[in-house]
Amino acid sequence: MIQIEEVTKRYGDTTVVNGVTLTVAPHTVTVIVGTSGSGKTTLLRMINRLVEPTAGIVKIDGEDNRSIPGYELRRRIGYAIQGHGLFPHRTVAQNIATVPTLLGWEKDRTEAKVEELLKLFQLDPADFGPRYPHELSGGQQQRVGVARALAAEPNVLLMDEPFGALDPIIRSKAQEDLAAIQKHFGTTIILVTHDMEEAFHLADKIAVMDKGEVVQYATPAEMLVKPATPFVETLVGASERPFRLLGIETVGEAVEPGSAEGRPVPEVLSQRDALSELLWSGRSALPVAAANGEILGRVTLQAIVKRAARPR
Ligand SMILES: Nc1ncnc2c1ncn2[C@@H]1O[C@H](COP(=O)(O)OP(=O)(O)OP(=O)(O)O)[C@@H](O)[C@H]1O
Repeated sequence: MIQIEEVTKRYGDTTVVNGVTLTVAPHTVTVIVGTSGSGKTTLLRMINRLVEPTAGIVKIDGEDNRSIPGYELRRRIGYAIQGHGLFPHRTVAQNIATVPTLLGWEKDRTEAKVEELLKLFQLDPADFGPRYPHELSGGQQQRVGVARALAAEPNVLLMDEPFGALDPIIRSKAQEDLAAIQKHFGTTIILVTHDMEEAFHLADKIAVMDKGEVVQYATPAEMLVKPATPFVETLVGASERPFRLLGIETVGEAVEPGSAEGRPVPEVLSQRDALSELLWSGRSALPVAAANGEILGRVTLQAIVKRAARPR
């Protein structure tokens, strides 16, 4: 668990983070969004003490982060940034091994971890391990950056615009990978982005920052239904609201008894994608299947339209 308590950061007379309090539950994804210069990066970097707060406390699993030694903070908290920050003169394997090496892990343990992570990120260890960062595509570099941040098996992963430099297709793949990896390791993730689509896709909770303050900290659904301020309402995009609402729910949650024509859709598909399929194929219902292929029922256009309406 991460507890940020009344944290403030000032540079001279300028307050860039102003009395922020928020608690991040273990094994969840929290996404920080907000305007440029609103203090997102500063808040993130106060968690792993790359920036020292002027006032307030950050606790990691109940412990004041100022009382945790530097090497221990590096082990417990991974950090991945836009542009990946890979060391250009070190191979991919050496890059991923950075923190384990600093921590004095046995060579065999480090090598096994590097191999496990490369495989997990779908990079063949024999092929990619010996390469240098400039011999990788942007998407591959990004994966190595996240693998490096995860190498010492941190409980917490801080990510600052990790997918900012990727094109939309690779970006959406990278988001899927991250969601899968978060499930695999149960890591608590705090991610900064300016992309609301990404925020709604990944977040268990979203923190909206404006002028150094957190103006709302809520689940995506709460934020859509009850934006705390006009600024939040603008940020979530009034015209996008029904689609975002459908985007965070699955077809499995809207399934009803009955049959429908055509190829079934998986129950994990978002209702938004189901709506798109219904409109595109001109059908009024789709069969819904479980992962094992069993038909669970159908999802209808009518049911989805109802779910897209403002909850009352
Ligand atoms: N070391 C520093 N010295 C002085 N001012 C700083 C320093 N670091 C950040 N700031 C200022 O603090 C404010 C918040 O910066 P921060 O990087 O946290 O914002 P952000 O919300 O992450 O912005 P962006 O979305 O543009 O990355 C900005 O006005 C920035 O200029």
